[in-house]
Amino acid sequence: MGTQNESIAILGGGNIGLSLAKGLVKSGKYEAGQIIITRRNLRAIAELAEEGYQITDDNVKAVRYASIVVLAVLPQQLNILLDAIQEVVDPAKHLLISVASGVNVSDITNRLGKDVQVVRAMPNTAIAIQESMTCIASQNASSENITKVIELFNTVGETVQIHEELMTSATALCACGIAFFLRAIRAASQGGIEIGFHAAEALHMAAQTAKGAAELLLTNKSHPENEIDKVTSPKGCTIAGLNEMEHSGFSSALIKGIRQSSIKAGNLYVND
Ligand SMILES: NC(=O)C1=CN([C@@H]2O[C@H](COP(=O)(O)OP(=O)(O)OC[C@H]3O[C@@H](n4cnc5c(N)ncnc54)[C@H](O)[C@@H]3O)[C@@H](O)[C@H]2O)C=CC1
Ligand SMILES: O=C(O)[C@@H]1CCC=N1
Repeated sequence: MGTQNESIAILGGGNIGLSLAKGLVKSGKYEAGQIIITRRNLRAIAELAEEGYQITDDNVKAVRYASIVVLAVLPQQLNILLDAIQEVVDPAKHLLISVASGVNVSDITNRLGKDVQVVRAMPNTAIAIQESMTCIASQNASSENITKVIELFNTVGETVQIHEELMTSATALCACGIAFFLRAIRAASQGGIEIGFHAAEALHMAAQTAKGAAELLLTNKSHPENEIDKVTSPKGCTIAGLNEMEHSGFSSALIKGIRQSSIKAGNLYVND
């Protein structure tokens, strides 16, 4: 693929930055040596150097080295980072990828004062095992560069291209969403413990069951209710359990949580 020989700088080696780096290398399409990761506290990522990644606390050096620059700091840390790299960002050389929630392409180009191409990407932490659902959007990037970013994130999961105004919604549904499903699995395992299983086996059974449910939808391209109809025997125990959950607000809680996350995602960045 086209990006294979390109160098990538990941500015902000935290949860998502490191997950991205590891996923790219695990995919076999990139070598650790092609990736330079920055973090203010270098000791926190020292072990990555032993795995062959380049590490530094110098964002300017990392930007100079790479052609693809991933902005992976918190929204509230972004302006300081952009100010630090402003001089060395070169629109003729660099393609910026921002994973920062709630930060528009125009926020970044305005802060830099440069018409550099920016593609926003909203992955989730399953990127570390190449199972991310990543949403991609841009206002100013060429279709060639958008394709380049889609190909990059296709190595670590699935991608969909969306309009930029839907990025906060994508954040809630997919990036935050992984936490929502994990909490649902944890709750299921707690129920499993109460009805007789040891904690570890209950968690394994719940996780594999959740994986099966997701795979049914993805493989059959079916609607959840179609699959649910196959489980709920008349007067059976599944419908009894499901209805009990709905009486307690199961669907409503998820819908309200996703809506709340989406509102919050839109308010994370303050352009001071
Ligand atoms: N955690 C997740 O699942 C997802 C996070 N995001 C977005 O990714 C971004 C990062 O989020 P997380 O990884 O969760 O946060 P994090 O706090 O784990 O990572 C941010 C890292 O950047 C480092 N950092 C801050 N300023 C820096 C600077 N000037 N130079 C170098 N390193 C610096 C911090 O020390 C930290 O290690 C956020 O904007 C978030 O909205 C997007 C999708 C999913
Ligand atoms: O919780 C957050 O703000 C970040 C963005 C999406 C996932 N984690």
